[in-house]
Amino acid sequence: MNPLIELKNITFTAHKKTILDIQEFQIYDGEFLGIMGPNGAGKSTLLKLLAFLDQQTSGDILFRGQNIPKGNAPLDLRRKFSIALQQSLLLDGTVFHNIAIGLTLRKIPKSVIKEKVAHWMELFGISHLAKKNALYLSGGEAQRVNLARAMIVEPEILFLDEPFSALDFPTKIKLMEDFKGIIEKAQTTAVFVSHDLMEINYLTNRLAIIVNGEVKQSGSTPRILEHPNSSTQSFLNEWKKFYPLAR
Ligand SMILES: Nc1ncnc2c1ncn2[C@@H]1O[C@H](COP(=O)(O)OP(=O)(O)OP(=O)(O)O)[C@@H](O)[C@H]1O
Repeated sequence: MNPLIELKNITFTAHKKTILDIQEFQIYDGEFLGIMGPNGAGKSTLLKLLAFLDQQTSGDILFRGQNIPKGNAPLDLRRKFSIALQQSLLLDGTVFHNIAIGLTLRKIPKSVIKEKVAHWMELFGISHLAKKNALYLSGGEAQRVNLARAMIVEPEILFLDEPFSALDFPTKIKLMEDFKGIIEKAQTTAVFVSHDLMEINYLTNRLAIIVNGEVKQSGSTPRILEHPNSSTQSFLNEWKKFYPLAR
């Protein structure tokens, strides 16, 4: 299988401290990749490098086999990506306007935008909110708008940095269920940073565990959770004490 994104000998250094040091890492078409690890391990930094939102100190990042010059990812490449963060960062305007924004920026005709926004609002169960100001939504509603806004541009990769972590349990479960169905149908490649083993176990099919800026283990999610290696077991076993590994 050819990788969509490939990292080769990547380091990221800040204030003389090495935050990431990754010799080889790949993201494959159609996978739902989880990135997990302790606080400060470098997960969000890795996500930012993969999405070309920040630049590596050294090493190469390839997109579909093509080396992307450091700090120079072209706009048409960055537009293949979407990102959804824990804070939904919605704009002061209607839900419709917020979801439409990526298409508006791409100068898509208004009639098409209307149709697509209606479609994605329906998928995320938020059609009734179309005219509501996005700043006055509940956390769960805001995250649905955030994810619909990210998905409407039909990204080649969707990057997710803890989008569910601030939600109460029932809201989280319902959104994750809906989201899983949506993303599986769309067959979008996703990279998902999370602290939460339940979220990772439910959503992802491959998992990378980062500790101290290094990928200490990667592979199929169930396999890693069942067989942590000597570098990841102390982190994963703490989680497993509290979370039964049933899908
Ligand atoms: N630009 C930067 N300048 C200085 N330090 C940075 C920079 N970016 C990240 N760091 C540091 O690098 C380390 C890794 O940060 P990062 O946010 O990637 O970790 P994380 O695994 O996502 O953490 P958390 O689980 O707490 O969100 C932290 O110690 C952070 O303070």
